[in-house]
Amino acid sequence: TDYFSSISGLEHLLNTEHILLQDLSAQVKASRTLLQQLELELSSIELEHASAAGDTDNYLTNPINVYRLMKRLHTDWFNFEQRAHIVNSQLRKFVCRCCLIEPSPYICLFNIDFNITQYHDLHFPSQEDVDGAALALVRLQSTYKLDVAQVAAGILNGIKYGTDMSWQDCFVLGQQLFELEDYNNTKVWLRESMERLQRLHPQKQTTAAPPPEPTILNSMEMVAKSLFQMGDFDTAYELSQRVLELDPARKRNWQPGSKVDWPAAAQSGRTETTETSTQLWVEQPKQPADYQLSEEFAHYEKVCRGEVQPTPAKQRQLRCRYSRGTQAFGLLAPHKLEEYSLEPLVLSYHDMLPASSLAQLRQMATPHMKRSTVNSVPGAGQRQKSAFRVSKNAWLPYSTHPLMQRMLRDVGAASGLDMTYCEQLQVANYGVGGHYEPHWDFFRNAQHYPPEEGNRMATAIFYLSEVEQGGATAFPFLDFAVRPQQGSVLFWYNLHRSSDMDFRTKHAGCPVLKGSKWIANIWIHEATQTFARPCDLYRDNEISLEYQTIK
Ligand SMILES: O=C(O)CCC(=O)C(=O)O
Ligand SMILES: [Fe+2]
Repeated sequence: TDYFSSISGLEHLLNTEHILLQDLSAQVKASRTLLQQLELELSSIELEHASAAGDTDNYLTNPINVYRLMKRLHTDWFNFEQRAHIVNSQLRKFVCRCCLIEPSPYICLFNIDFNITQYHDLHFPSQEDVDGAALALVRLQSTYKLDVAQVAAGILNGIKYGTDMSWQDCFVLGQQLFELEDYNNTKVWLRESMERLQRLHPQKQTTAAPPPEPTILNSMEMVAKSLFQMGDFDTAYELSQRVLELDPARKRNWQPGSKVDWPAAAQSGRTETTETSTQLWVEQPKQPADYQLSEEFAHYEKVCRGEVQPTPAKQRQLRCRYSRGTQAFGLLAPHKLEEYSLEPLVLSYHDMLPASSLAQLRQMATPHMKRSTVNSVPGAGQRQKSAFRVSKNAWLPYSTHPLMQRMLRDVGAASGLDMTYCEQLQVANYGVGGHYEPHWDFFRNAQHYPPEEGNRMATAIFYLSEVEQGGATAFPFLDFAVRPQQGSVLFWYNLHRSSDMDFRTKHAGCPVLKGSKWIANIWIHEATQTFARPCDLYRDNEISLEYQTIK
């Protein structure tokens, strides 16, 4: 049929144009809204990225920034990409329709997908990374008793380090903690997210800020339902109210009579246990490991916060002095020694390495760093990653560099110990939130060390960096924590003179609140110390047995 020969057929053409116009203008409008939203979000990330690029070291040593960077690259970026694809395909639909009618020899621009895999050397954080960053943030929150509103505002212990977290950041963190079964922290972060949202949209549907994206509303609904099922009606109710304020049409998702009858149920009989909710109560929140709930752990956290000190009588006995050590070299260059405890002996030698050597050591270790491990089951001999110890480390043989030989020699000269049987130098780096929970350095199982070398008699920790906040080495049974001072060496005996384990030496690396902590450990074994630290004639270990509380 032709259209030019009569008027009647032309009406069909007009009608076709009408439908196409409607269709395309709807697509363009939808795409424009999406693009505007994307543009807005991208420009805020651009701002953040520019501030990070201006001072990378400072940016990456802030736990809030680290969490947000992980979230952006893990969660947000793929969300952006998906939305960019939607815009892309909406427009392509139109162009390709033309191509279908009349195949065109031109390459359609919209056919080129945005595909990140075309770039090389891109690194993306895994789910484990994002979870690790979230757990680090809540670890810091609980160890240093940080106020959530302050953390969300980028403030750590009164110092404002960075930009605020958005309500979505707080929400995603809350959602993540829910999935990690940390329900107490879920609650505080969801509440913070709602407060921030409230500030952004003070009343129902104010137009000041763009409405949230449907995917985040879906997540909010999902979390609200799960919270309801877990019995946290207050948070669930508040969250659902926020969803309804933002998008009243979602009321349809909450019709009475559905499997979980709410929010009516939440409003009226909050303590009522209907048949459905009783069934849903089966899933009990997991409790954190017993040790984290113990009094000992609470005390350790206090020591990390600097809230406890040794008794004045003990403090009066402590000295800062010059020590000549045991070798002639000490006469010319005595060591600056600071005592923290006499029984058991814990002390620092200051200024043992210049800043240039510290940087050199960090650099040498960096390519070899791997996630630190701990013994999975005592005695099993297997090692695995653990939330108990979050850091990376590298083992370096002393023969690698004269600098390491010098470290070995200097610790020997200062302490008077024989350095024949030392483990390789262990360089470790803790990122923000990184820590090492209270532990002993000696092996309790004799199978873990070669009999001819003996147990770990002494520990020497070189501090290879300062830490802006947190990251002290804490001795919870001795009531003090040592702040890392670069170039200093912290030294103590892990064993009594009788070779028995000294349980008072339990110690920990407190979580790093702001900064990056680098240390190098030398563990000195007991076999060749006969003359350097002779045994006592009697066993002197009874005094420390009572500290062997946690097996
Ligand atoms: O990081 C610290 O301060 C302590 C490290 C430690 O105890 C260890 O590596 O065994
Ligand atoms: Fe240790």
